[in-house]
Amino acid sequence: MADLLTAEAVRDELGGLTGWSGDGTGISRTVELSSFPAAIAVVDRVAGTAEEVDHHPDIDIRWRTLTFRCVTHSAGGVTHRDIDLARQIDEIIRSAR
Ligand SMILES: C[C@H](O)[C@H](O)[C@H]1CNC2=NC(N)=NC(=O)C2=N1
Repeated sequence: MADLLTAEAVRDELGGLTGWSGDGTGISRTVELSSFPAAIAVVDRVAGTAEEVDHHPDIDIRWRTLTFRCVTHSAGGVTHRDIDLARQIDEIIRSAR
């Protein structure tokens, strides 16, 4: 199982991401896309990535606003797998805009 990051380590890692906040219990990013279909297309791409890496974000969909939350449920907190997934979500969002 992946090692839990301390709250301080999470804070350091957030500096390398775009628009994420959080602490040792989870990290999240809210983003508004141009339309509902555009938002769902992002969700679909994130779903593909999540399956590939076998690590899955919690996703909240409100019209065209998405909130992604990454936490390693089996570890009970944030691990490098969450940071890596957040980075991939950032890349998907960047290429969708
Ligand atoms: C068997 C499989 O690896 C586990 O169920 C995975 C799947 N995706 C997961 N995703 C997240 N975010 N946390 C987990 O603990 C987790 N566990």
